Amino acid sequence: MIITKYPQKSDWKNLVQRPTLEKQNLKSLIAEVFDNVSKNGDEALRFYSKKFDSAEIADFRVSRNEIETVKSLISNDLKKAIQQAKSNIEIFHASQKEPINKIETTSGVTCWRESRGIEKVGIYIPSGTAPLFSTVLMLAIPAKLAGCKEIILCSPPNEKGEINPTILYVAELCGVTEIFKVGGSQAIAAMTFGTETISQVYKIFGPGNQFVTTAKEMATEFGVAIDMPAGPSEVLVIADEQAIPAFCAADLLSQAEHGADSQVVFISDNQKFFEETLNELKSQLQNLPRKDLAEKAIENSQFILVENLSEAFEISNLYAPEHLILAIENSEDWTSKIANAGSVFLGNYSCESAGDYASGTNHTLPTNSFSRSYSGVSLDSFLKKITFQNITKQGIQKLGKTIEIMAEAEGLFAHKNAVTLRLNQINQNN
Ligand SMILES: NC(=O)c1ccc[n+]([C@@H]2O[C@H](COP(=O)([O-])OP(=O)(O)OC[C@H]3O[C@@H](n4cnc5c(N)ncnc54)[C@H](O)[C@@H]3O)[C@@H](O)[C@H]2O)c1
Ligand SMILES: N[C@H](CO)Cc1c[nH]c[nH+]1
Ligand SMILES: [Zn+2]
Repeated sequence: MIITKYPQKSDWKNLVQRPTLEKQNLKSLIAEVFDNVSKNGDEALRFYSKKFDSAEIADFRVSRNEIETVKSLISNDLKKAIQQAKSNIEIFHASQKEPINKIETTSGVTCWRESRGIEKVGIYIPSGTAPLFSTVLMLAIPAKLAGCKEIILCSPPNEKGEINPTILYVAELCGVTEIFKVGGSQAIAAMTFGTETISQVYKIFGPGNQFVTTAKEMATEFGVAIDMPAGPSEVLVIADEQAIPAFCAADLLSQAEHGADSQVVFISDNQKFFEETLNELKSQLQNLPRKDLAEKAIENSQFILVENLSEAFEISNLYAPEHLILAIENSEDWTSKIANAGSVFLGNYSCESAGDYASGTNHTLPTNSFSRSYSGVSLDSFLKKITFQNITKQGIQKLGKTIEIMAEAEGLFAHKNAVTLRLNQINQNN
């Protein structure tokens, strides 16, 4: 737990560092996995599944029979909860559909965009320390709404070579087309190159640990797109004296429990409230089943007392958190101060877990300061926007001269000719 009281502005940059693994070692390990999978396909996947997941896998593909069997293993309460979350996520993501908007930029020149679902997508579902079946909802629902034809899912197997049953249940519920028992960087390599069993995809989605995130970054070097770097979870809480220490402590721990390399940041402008929250956090931590992981994450986490809320927002923007909680009075009035954040939770009752599971927003979000430049997953992430134009005879007459002048100025006479020939033909026929 790193506690800093009233830091100088010059020290702020030291407060916003993440506890990441040494990038060069990570990259060389992943480069080896990519090389092996690209050359040896399924055989390499078998080698890494044994090495990293202690799993012997004969067939990576989950069979229809395995999918049918899990239905009876899920309780009715869990099925109902999943149904409510699914409905909210569908409503929110369906609302992101854009109507086709035809715009006449010059009379006779009409431009518009149409969306097309990316045909083949791969979704990665983390399952190293916890089976994140909620991530299936977050990725498969927008993929389906976007009209993606092939949605393949990869998730790590346990030592018996099985995928968590709830992951399988949700995948089937949301229309995933194929499911494979493979995790970590080897899964990302498989979706990048394709193997005998696993199809190559056009874009890879999903969160994961630092191995998975580095592998996704490497996939882009081989022409496969990714959603964004969505690595170890983070939350930054800004709280004033009207916040509730127990709530803030619980929110901080909710992200700390994801993994030892998660990080949480707590910023307050009120000394008494600050101390109360630290005490509350220490006491709640003792009762968590994942205490060991959360404790390690808290060791690398920042607790900062500031002079005022304006400073809190400046530090938050510098940090660029995945999740930002504003436990402050009239929180909605402060949103214009936010420059960088993946997803924001306003007031004392918008707990971050709501966004993780069921409110409707997407939980696949940029970490490690990437919220400076990336958005979280949305319907758009699964779409390409194709532009169209329809230019009439009248339109090219109005625009032609401009194109000719610009093409000539760039020295591109074939471009100019494409207009001139048309203008000449129109003039001859008039
Ligand atoms: N940013 C987001 O949107 C978001 C959302 C959900 C979860 N997360 C994060 O996802 C992560 C999930 O991590 P996880 O580990 O539980 O599951 P995971 O599925 O991401 O990773 C598990 C896999 O990592 C590989 N692995 C483990 N140790 C390795 C090693 N030493 N060398 C090479 N490969 C190794 C194994 O193949 C294993 O199958 C957490 O950090 C969590 O915070 C982020
Ligand atoms: N908080 C994670 C995103 O960083 C998402 C998640 C899934 N399940 C629980 N939490
Ligand atoms: Zn979470």
